[in-house]
Amino acid sequence: MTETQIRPRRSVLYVPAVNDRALAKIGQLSCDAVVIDLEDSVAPSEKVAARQKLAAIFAARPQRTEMVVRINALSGEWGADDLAAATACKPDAILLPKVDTARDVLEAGDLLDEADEDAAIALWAMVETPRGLMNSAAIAELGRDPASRLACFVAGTNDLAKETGALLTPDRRYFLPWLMQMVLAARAGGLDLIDGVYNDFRDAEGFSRECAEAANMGFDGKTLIHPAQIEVANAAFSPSEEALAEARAIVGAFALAENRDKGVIGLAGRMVERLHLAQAEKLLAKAAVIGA
Ligand SMILES: CC(C)(COP(=O)(O)OP(=O)(O)OC[C@H]1O[C@@H](n2cnc3c(N)ncnc32)[C@H](O)[C@@H]1OP(=O)(O)O)[C@@H](O)C(=O)NCCC(=O)NCCSC(=O)C[C@H](O)C(=O)O
Ligand SMILES: [Mg+2]
Repeated sequence: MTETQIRPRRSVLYVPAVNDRALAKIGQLSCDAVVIDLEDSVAPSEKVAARQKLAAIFAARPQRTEMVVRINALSGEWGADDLAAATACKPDAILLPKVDTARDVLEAGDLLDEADEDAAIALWAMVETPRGLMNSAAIAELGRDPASRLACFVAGTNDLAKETGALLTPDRRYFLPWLMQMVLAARAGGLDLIDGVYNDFRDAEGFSRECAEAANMGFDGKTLIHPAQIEVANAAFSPSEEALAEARAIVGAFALAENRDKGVIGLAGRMVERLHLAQAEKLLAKAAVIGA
């Protein structure tokens, strides 16, 4: 993967479209992406007003932050109007909530194709319903066809807890198999994958632990609800100094004349193959983008 194809999504902050004080902060925040939320953080009585605010929000959008709009479900009374209003603002992506099947994504794509002919707007899908999780492999498969626009999965652990009855404990023990299922499906479809939110935003220690766990599980980043969570997420999903040093050593070792034609070498007592070289190069490219 080249540096131009890498888009860091370590910290993805939800901002309710109706919270003016929070919206005013977006430009000063160091999160990689912002999701302007029209869905669960907006009360039914405010849905129309929230949608009407999108144009002003995007008129003041910060250039370096990826800007996403989470619309209401297309099957409900607000979804289609949300999609039209969001499309007019030309966000980087539209986040679809409560995706149950691949058809849900295809329908959104069909609507987008009419208004966004150059396909500049990507689709992100929340995995947060039992059906969505069961169908996650088929949904992710769409990512292999660029025409589908699907670029990213976002875990919705609160809705999954609500829909399944499984308890969202601090160690997420009942959710770990489902989260790993999402990792597998997303990677099979070539999608990015963002972990769910950590509700207890004053618990910095617990949040830090959960970020480290998600990074180890293979997630690209975490969805956030509060600015205090941004720096922790950025650090947790950035390559560590140790990992960078190892990656440089692998690249350096394969660049040596005696190793140039080898498939496997020994390095500091460990077997290193060309697949590790590819991993190392990807990590260094990601670090370069983050550094920039
Ligand atoms: C959770 C909150 C309601 C807490 O808000 P508040 O009590 O105002 O917090 P603070 O006083 O600590 O705030 C300090 C300042 O930071 C600003 N702030 C707070 N949150 C945000 C934010 N998200 N983005 C930008 N700025 C923010 C406050 O305005 C304060 O500044 P000032 O006003 O100048 O003093 C609140 O944090 C919040 O609403 N968070 C987002 C909630 C949300 O979007 N929920 C929906 C997404 S999560 C979800 O749906 C999960 C998923 O679907 C699933 O199923 O799991
Ligand atoms: Mg949800």
